[in-house]
Amino acid sequence: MGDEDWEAEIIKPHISSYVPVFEKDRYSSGANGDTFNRTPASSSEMGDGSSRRDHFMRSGFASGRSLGNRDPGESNKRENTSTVGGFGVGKSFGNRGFSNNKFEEGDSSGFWRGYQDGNDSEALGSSRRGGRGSFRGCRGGFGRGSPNSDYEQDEGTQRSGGIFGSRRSALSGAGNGDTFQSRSGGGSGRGGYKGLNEEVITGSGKNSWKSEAEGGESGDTQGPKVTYIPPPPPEDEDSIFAHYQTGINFDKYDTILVEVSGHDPPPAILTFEEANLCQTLNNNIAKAGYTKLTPVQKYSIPIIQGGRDLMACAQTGSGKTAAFLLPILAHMMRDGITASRFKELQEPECIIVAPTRELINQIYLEARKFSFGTCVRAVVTYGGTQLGHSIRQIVQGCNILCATPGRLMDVIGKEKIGLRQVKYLVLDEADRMLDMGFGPEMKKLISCPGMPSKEQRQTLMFSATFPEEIQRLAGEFLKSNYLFVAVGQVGGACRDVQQTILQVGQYSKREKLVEILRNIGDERTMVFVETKKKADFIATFLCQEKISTTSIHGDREQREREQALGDFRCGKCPVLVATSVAARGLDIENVQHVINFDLPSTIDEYVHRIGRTGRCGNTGRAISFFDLESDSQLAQPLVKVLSDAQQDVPAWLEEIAFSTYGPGFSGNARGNVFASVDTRKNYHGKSSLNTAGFSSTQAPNPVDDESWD
Ligand SMILES: Nc1ncnc2c1ncn2[C@@H]1O[C@H](COP(=O)(O)OP(=O)(O)OP(=O)(O)O)[C@@H](O)[C@H]1O
Repeated sequence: MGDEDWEAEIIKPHISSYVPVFEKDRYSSGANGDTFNRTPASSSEMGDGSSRRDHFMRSGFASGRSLGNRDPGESNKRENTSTVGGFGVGKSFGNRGFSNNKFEEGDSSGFWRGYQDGNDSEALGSSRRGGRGSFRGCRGGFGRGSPNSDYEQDEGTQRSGGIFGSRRSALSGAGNGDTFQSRSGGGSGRGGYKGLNEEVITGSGKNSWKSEAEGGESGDTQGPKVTYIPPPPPEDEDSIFAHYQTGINFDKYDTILVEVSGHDPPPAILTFEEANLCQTLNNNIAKAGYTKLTPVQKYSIPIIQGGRDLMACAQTGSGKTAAFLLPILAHMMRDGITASRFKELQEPECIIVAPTRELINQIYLEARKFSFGTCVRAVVTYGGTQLGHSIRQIVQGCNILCATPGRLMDVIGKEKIGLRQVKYLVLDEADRMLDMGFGPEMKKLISCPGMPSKEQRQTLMFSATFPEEIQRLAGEFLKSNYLFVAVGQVGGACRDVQQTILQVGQYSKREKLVEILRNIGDERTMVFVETKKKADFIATFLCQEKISTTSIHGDREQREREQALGDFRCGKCPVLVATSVAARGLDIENVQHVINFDLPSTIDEYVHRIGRTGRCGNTGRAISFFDLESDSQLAQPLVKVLSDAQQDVPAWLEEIAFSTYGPGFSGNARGNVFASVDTRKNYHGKSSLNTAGFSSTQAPNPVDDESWD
């Protein structure tokens, strides 16, 4: 197959209407079938659906030779002959890559090689459209608003009004085509705004995951109607407070060194009682199974309660969400904040942003849990869902708005959200929110009319990784005397994850993966790959190997993504193949293994990915395939992450690390190193202490802060 053929394939819209072998057809009987207008007769849906299926059949399973040799009319023929949701059923591909439910290695390797030959770029930007992706789609609420709302219509047709009418053009740059960088591209293509109601995307070399973050609409005029309304989350108390157990290493958190820098930090607290929270909140905390604070909570809660801005860095799975939610809610409850229904303009006291739909929804569920039984109301909104639905939720009362950036700007633009009352602005995964993908959107947010200045609001940033340059950018958002809390090594991996790096070449990866998964059995495993296309390919391959698998990535429909995560969570599909869209923040019980089928381009990304296991004191395992041909640039930071986390470092990896860059290499490529401390070098005072918590050293006068800005 020539590259051109492959390219011709790859730019086709919609590649991933993929339902694994062991899943039922969900299109016809989705949980939310009554609200999801997947009308087969609709030209956009039908056309899209058929081309996706066609495309998938061509690209995912066909031999290299056959790719790209179809005439466009074939998609219709195939639509007529293949059942919706039939992907992964071997028979569907009998005359392509599959025969009688078997994967034809010979043919597929042709494809595989073509795929690997520099053509696995996700250069799909221009052809993407909306309506994709969300986890569970759980929405809370006090019921639905009027179904006759103006906002029932396609989000794509609602763009003209509002104060951000020109947002897209301002941000779209050269369009989306340059935002999906090939793994081998190594470019620094700056992304544009991805499209309607979606987060900003960008690409930087192999770091094409940025485009994955939302998988969304392709523009005002191109995208089909976004009608998806996710089912509301369960309202019963047991479901709201469902949680998993802390692990055997939970108490070891106390031994981690914590460094607080900045002027005059308040002392850490040691217990929930010391936080002096109101009774309802304490009850909710108890019902959530929390009995003991994690280190990031011990330090962050009093800092936030003290009205200080905060940048907090703590390892994956160590309770950062509650670290910001609890003090914010405590404050709101103490002030007697009450949601006010049916106000056309809602003015939340707190805005929380996160980079992916799944993550923001998870944060919302946590906020709903901790505010249970109070008058404080949290609402979530994110792209790929019907804007009208979001607005109906918002107008019923909104004290805490959890949103992805693109959708947040939309609801502000629609003048449904006013910013004047904002006391708290929280950036979860803050390094991601400030990088060149989301940074412009965040800057817009803080300059929106009505948004209190940084002096007037409290800005809180949390992540497990904080590259130095991002810390510097953060200064624009934070008061100069913000505090920096570092729990353990900034950007370090969670020590409860046992990390293994295996040298595996491209062409041996699938075999190795199957071998590992067969040994693992039914234990929940996330398999990370670099591209959306490969996610589908590997997921289907595993299904053919009778390993029950599903997949999540930015090109899957939102309904499909929800279904995939649901099936993974409940164990129905114990293997989830994912792109980096699932790398950050997701807190899924019992994920015992993470496999990096492809290593990511940055070490930060690696840290987040493996952090999907080993959470909250539980142990986990991460196995990464290191391909000498493509992963050498990661050798040195990997060695550092492994040794910092007290993991075995393979001799061969050490050798590569030092032969590639030499011992003096300090790694100044973006993401290849992580900051070890607060980058405000002017601080002389710092504290290093363990989380049993004793007072920290005084920092110098905050005036010193100005000099690093
Ligand atoms: N004090 C606590 N006691 C018991 N469980 C806790 C406590 N704090 C948090 N948890 C639980 O630990 C899990 C991980 O928390 P959370 O998702 O907030 O981690 P995180 O630090 O934000 O991780 P990531 O960096 O991956 O986003 C969640 O299931 C949460 O409910």
